[in-house]
Amino acid sequence: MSSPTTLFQKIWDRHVIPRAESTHPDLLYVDLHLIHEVTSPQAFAALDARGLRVRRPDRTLATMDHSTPTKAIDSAGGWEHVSPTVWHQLDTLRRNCEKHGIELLGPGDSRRGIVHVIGPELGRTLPGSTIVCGDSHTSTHGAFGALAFGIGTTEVGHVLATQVLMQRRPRTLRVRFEGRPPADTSAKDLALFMISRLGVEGGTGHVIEYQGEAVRALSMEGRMTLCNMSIEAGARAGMIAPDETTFEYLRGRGDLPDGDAFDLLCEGWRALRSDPDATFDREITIDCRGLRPMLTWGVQPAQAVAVDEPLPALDEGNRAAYRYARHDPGRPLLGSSIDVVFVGSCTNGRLEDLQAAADVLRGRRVAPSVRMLVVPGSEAVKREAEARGLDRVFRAAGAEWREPGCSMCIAMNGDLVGDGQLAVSTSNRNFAGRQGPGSRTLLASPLTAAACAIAGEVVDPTAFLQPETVST
Ligand SMILES: CC(C)[C@H](C(=O)O)[C@@H](O)C(=O)O
Ligand code: SF4
Repeated sequence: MSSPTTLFQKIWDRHVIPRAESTHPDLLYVDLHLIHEVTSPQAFAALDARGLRVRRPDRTLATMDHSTPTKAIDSAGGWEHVSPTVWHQLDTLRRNCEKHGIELLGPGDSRRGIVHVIGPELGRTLPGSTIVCGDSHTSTHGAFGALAFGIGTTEVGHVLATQVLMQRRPRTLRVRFEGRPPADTSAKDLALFMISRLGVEGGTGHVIEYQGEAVRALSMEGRMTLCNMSIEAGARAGMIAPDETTFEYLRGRGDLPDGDAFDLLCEGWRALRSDPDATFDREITIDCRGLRPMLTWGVQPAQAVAVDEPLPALDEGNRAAYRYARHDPGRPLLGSSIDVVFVGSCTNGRLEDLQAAADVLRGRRVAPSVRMLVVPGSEAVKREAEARGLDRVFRAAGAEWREPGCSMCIAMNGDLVGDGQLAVSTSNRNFAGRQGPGSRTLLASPLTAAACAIAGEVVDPTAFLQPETVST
């Protein structure tokens, strides 16, 4: 009998290209290569310089997301009003895709969106596959039981030219989330709590597999949020074994077959799980029963506390973070007044996230001192949210409802938090100046973000849950 293997090993072994000499690193076949406007231009230029063609345009999919404006597109259906630099970046991607026959979801395309939101939506992110992108949050796709990770621009060039990638085999880390988390918490809180325990380098060199009752209970949206944040613990990737929740999400999407043919696919996907006796290089278990809504206070995602928990005492390790973040050591964040609330990004810009924020905002108003921006992760999310009337809830509450894109998560598209302002943001990074020069960020869940928007300060969102949102 063959020895027990982890989900990661199964996928890795199926994608390693056999070679006569067994010198490492391995050569890994890439099933899907996602590209966007920021990290692809130099890679295409390298191809051009050597007169190479893209090896598998049919396994490459491009979108525009990072630098695209989120104000309504102009009457011509384009983005002609963007700055010359942004226009050049977008136009370069358009020309590269045209030249190499790569499908591009550009301005006006009803399937466009943030690269990590569209892959799953279009049924391109599949269990058991290998997915890469010149973007660190590619780990998001691991929610489907795919091995998905970010690569550098040089590697983007390698994959474009060869469809394979040289990779050292990472180690494995199992994170078990035991018990059911409370109704005022979500996948974002699980992720922030885990990172606060692991540290921003705790997962370095590892692929995390998430297991446990709380993970099985998550929707695909929640699983994507959790896998998305894996990289913020330093991990190479995060993954979750596919199950009926995964299959139901995928049914009917994109070019996937239906009926018996789809069931047959699912049968194969059911084998994608770690064997019960498989060993991981490391393991941790997190009890979710006492989980509280989490917020970051510093300049790393690991600097996170429960909403009512006192911040850590000042020490050498956090002095720089305190100098930038300007919070009081030893006191909770509760009551800190905020200026901006951002709901969106590849972490929390999907329908379930917007629904959670809307459920809190329905019939209420955003505090007059707060600017709130709600940005759907894709055109599809925008359509579905509007079909549910969520845009009207946001607008009635005084929030801005925008076009899809990375928006305030990265502040390279015109949406930014002002100098010195404090934002509660559903994105994934809180580095100094991440959301704009001098901006300060508190990362949180959509529920917490919406509650803070109403209060104009950091609040415990529990009191803001409307009756219909309390799950039993
Ligand atoms: C632009 C890209 C290289 C970057 C990443 O890789 O993560 C961005 O998406 C981010 O979130 O900072
Ligand atoms: S939403 Fe933010 S984290 Fe996600 S891909 Fe865009 S910039 Fe990166």
